[in-house]
Amino acid sequence: MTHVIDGNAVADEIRSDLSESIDALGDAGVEPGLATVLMSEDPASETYVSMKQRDCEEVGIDGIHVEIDPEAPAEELYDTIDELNEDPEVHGILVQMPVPDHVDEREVLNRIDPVKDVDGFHPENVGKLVAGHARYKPCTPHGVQKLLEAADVDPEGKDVVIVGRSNIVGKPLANLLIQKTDLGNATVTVCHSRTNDLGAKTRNADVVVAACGVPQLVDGEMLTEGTTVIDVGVNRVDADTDKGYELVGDVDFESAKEKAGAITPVPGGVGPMTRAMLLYNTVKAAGLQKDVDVELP
Ligand SMILES: Nc1nc2c(c(=O)[nH]1)N[C@@H](CN(C=O)c1ccc(C(=O)N[C@@H](CCC(=O)O)C(=O)O)cc1)CN2
Repeated sequence: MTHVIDGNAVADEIRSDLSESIDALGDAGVEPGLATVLMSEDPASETYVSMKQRDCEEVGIDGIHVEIDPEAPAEELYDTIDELNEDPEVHGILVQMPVPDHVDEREVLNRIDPVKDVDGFHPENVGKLVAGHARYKPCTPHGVQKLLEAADVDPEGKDVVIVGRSNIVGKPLANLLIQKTDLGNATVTVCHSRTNDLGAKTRNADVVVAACGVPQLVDGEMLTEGTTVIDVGVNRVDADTDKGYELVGDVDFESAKEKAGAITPVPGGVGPMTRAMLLYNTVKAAGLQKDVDVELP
């Protein structure tokens, strides 16, 4: 029987453990604060940010939300980041991606104080991660590691194929999985749109992580019996539903489930874990900035 990995349940457990860390911070007089910044009218981005704010409320993190008109000059976003960097009540800053075309994404990432960069996207944090001593693991890759752990899939010695080479998921996940640490020690192949014969690569994998943003690209024909399949994609495709769309992953769930040993669904797989690990990084950030030792799940 294929194990359908319940990301909502794993995320719930992490949130519940984090509540204890937040209580411990409270005993030391610290209330963790997370600022989310949205400069977009993209409905998916709006949904993610409001879910992140709701998560903060649920666990006792002080959530601050800033919205910037997507037509406003880029300087408005840069100035907002400068102000949040200076605010002692804000321990974590997240600028929801993507930002509008007229905004320089690299300037945004470089501008966030690296100690408040709970996405782990600042070059200083990327460097630390690649060197093997991450300050903040990026939320989605960290969430993928936690899902593997929850499914009892130890990456050590396994062949992992990651489909997608983004800065947010593919590249940091590959780096985490090759490290000489728990939930690492894997042999990783990173595939992308120019990879020849993708199916030949995925059929050789023990673990396939689909993170390419192409709806249902990976199907059962591309998998070997027993493979662990982690689907990072959350794509809105037109459908005859109340909302006018349905969510599908980068994996064709029905055919992949026939072959997989374990598989994450969409929704309810990696997405909730991305949000849970953001809370984790915010708690870690508050501890680091206020010099309080916090136990993390
Ligand atoms: N600054 C950042 N921007 C973005 C990141 C990021 O890590 N940092 N990642 C992606 C997507 N993302 C985060 O914002 C994200 C994706 C999905 C979910 C989620 O909870 N999905 C739910 C379904 C939600 C729905 O109903 O639409 C699920 O899969 O069950 C949360 C966050 C983009 N930008």
